[in-house]
Amino acid sequence: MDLAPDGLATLTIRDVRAQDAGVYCCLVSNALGGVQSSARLVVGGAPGVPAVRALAPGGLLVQWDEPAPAHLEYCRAGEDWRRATEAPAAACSLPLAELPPGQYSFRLVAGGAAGPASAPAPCGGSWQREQFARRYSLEEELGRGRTARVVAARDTGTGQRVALKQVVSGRGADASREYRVLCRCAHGGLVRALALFSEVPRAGVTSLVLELVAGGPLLDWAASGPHYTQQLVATHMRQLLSALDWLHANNVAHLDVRPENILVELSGAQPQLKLVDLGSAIETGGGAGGAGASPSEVLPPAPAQLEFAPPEYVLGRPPTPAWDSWAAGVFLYVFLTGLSPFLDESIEETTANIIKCDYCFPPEHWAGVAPRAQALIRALLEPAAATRLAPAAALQEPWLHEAPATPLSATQLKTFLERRRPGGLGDAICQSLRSPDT
Ligand SMILES: Nc1ncnc2c1ncn2[C@@H]1O[C@H](COP(=O)(O)OP(=O)(O)OP(=O)(O)O)[C@@H](O)[C@H]1O
Repeated sequence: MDLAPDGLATLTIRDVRAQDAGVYCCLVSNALGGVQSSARLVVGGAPGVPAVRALAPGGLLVQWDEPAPAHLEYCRAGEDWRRATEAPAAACSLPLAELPPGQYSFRLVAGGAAGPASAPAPCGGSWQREQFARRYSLEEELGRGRTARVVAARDTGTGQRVALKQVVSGRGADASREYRVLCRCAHGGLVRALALFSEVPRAGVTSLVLELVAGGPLLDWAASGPHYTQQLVATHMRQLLSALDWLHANNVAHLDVRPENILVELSGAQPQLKLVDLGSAIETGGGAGGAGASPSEVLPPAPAQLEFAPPEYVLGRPPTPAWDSWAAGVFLYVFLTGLSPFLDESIEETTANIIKCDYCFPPEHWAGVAPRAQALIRALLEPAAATRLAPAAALQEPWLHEAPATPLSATQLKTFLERRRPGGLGDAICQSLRSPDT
C-alpha cells in the first residue's frame, strides 16, 4: 500500500491467480473514524508460454501456472493446433509420452485468447527407434549433403537393400515435405521413397527410407569405361529431361539438378538414370510455367550448386521450374566435354558469367560433337526464363534420339569429377577447367 503526501492511499494487488478472483472488502480507519468499500477482482488477459521439459525416454513434461484457467494446445511441425486438455486449469503439470514422434510446440488459451507458442521440442520415437533398429541393419555410407547423411542399409525382414537419408533438423531441410513430394513420384528416373521415421535414430533426425541407387553418380560411371559415347550422353539426357518433365507436369520443381544428385541404376537390363535429393524441391501449384515459391521457402544453395544455377537465381528472383532446364543445359555441356561452361576463378567471376550468359563452344572440345547438341544446350541456356526450352520441348530434339556412338574422351570429365569430390582439387584447377576461350 502506497500513501501519498496528500493523504491518498493506493492498494496494488500483484501476482494474482485464478483462485484469487472475487469481491474484496476494504476498511480504512483513522482517529476520526472509518470507511468501507468493496471491489470485484477479475483475473484475465492472454496467458504466458508453458514450460516444456524433456522426459526420458522421448517424452515431454509441459507445465504452467497462470492467473486464469487455460487450455493447453499442441501443434506438431507443419500441422494444425489441437487441444490437449479436457478442462481448463490455472496450473498443471502434464507428462506427454504417447504423442506420435515429431517436433511439438505448445501454447495456452484462456478466455478465447491464445498465448505465444513454446519453441519446438522433439517428442516420442522410442517405439519407432526400436522398430527401426530391429528392421534396418546399417552398411556403408553413400554420401553426405548439407542437411543429410545417406547410408546403405539392409531391410532384415525382406533382405532388400535401401538407402537411409538421415536428415538433421534445424539445417533448413524439411524431410516430411521431401517425403511427401517423393511419395507422389512415379517415374523410372526419380528415386522412390519407401518410408519415413521421425526422431529416428535419435531426437532431431528424420530418416527417409529410399530406393537404393547402387551405381553411384552417373558421370563417375560414364567416365569409367569405354561406354562413354555421344549416344550414351543422349540416352541419359533423355532420361533426365523425361524425369524433369514428369516433375514439372506434376507441379514440382527440383531446383538442385547437378552431378551429385544424378545417379545411375545398373541392376536392370539397361542403365537407368535416377534423380535424387528433392530436399530443395518446391511444389509450384501451376505446372511448368507455374508461380514460383517465395525465396524463404527454398533451401539456401550449396556452393557446388552455383555452376548449375541460372541467372535469375543469382539475381535473387523466386524459383520456377525453368531453373531445372538451365541446370540440365549446364549438365549436358559438362557431360559432353568435362568442361564447366560458366566456372571461373572466383565466385564473383562465375556469377558474372552466369548473369551475362557468357560461355562458348571451343572448337578443340566440340569438334567431334554433333552441332544439334550445341543447339539444344543454347536453347536450355536461354537467359530469359520465360522463353527457355522446357524439358517436354527439349525431348523433341532429334539429336537425343539419333546421336552417333562416337566415343568421347573422359580425361576432362575425370578432372571435373575430381575437383567436385569432397576434399578434391578444388579451386586450384578451376582455371584449367573452364572453357579456354571464354
Ligand atoms: N537413394 C540413394 N541411393 C544412393 N545414393 C544416394 C541416394 N540418395 C542420395 N544418395 C547420395 O547421397 C548424397 C547426399 O544425398 P542428398 O543430396 O539427398 O543430401 P542433401 O543433404 O539433401 O544434399 P544437399 O547438400 O544437396 O542438400 C547424394 O549426392 C548421393 O550421392
